[in-house]
Amino acid sequence: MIVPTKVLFEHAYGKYALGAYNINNLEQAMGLFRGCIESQAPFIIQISKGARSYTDKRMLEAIIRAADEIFPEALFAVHLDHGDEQTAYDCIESGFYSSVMIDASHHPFEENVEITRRVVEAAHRRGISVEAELGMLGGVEEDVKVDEKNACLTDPDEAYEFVKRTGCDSLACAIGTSHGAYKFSGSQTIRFDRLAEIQKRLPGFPLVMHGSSSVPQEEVDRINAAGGCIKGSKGVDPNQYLPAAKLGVCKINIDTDGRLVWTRVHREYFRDHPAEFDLRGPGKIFMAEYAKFIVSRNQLLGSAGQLEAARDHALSSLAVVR
Ligand SMILES: O=C(CO)COP(=O)(O)O
Ligand SMILES: O=C[C@H](O)COP(=O)(O)O
Ligand SMILES: [Zn+2]
Ligand SMILES: [Zn+2]
Repeated sequence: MIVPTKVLFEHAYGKYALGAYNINNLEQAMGLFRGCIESQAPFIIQISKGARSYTDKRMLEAIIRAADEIFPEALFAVHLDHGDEQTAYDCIESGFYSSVMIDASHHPFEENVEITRRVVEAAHRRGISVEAELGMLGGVEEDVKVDEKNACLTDPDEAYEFVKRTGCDSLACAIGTSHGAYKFSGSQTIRFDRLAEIQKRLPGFPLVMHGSSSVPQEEVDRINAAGGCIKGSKGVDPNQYLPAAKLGVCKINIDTDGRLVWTRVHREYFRDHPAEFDLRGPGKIFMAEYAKFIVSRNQLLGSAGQLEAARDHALSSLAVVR
């Protein structure tokens, strides 16, 4: 059942985080649904702009609607990941999305406020919630001075002002992570000090952590042993997901790790079966391996085992709305 993102956040806040997993194709969708049912977890499906144009946005919508029928037990929200203004309006009008992200964080503060406020107005008219972003992810692995590095992190006072002025429903904060497989160097890690300050300014307000893949070393080693070349990569310690959730992070975005599972499965499969050319062979292994990965992540996020309680909460809050 597709539910509003807001009701999932209400249930999770301060206790656990929802895994927000990106999908591009049906194999990822099958692995994701299987893993979430097996671990009895509510979840969020994310669709990026790139995923919408990889085949056709209608193809992904049809895959998700079919998965909803195949897995009637599933409880999830559908979310636009890193939207621009036009894509956000398109998703809001479609009636399919539970929530959209407007990522105007690369604009100056005042412009970010204006753009986000316009999207919030359009979304709220249709009962859809909005994730916005403040601060700048990425760059932490580059050789920048401490001061410059700090300047990229979300400022807690600005976060407070931004949320009040835009009316957004959740906020993606820059707390040291970045997208992709190369997040940290040396002893760098999530900036829990900054996260705690943001939560103090915005108590009870849902925060979002992007760039949360853990880039498992074992996965990287297997890819490299099967002909890949992913060197010096480093991700987030997945044992830090739950401590982040306790500080108000309701949604933890994981995409890169799923791509690594796909790469490992396919590289190993074709290395070990050089005469094969049937896509269903590695496809089946990928779906099973991705489901296993999803189970492990939901356990670390604390969302595993929350399905029935989250469903009860969703049904009672939807009944109130009606
Ligand atoms: O933030 C993300 C999607 O919005 C994904 O982050 P990763 O690159 O760490 O998987
Ligand atoms: O944050 C980015 C996500 O990992 C989505 O990536 P993408 O834009 O390549 O689909
Ligand atoms: Zn951004
Ligand atoms: Zn992101």
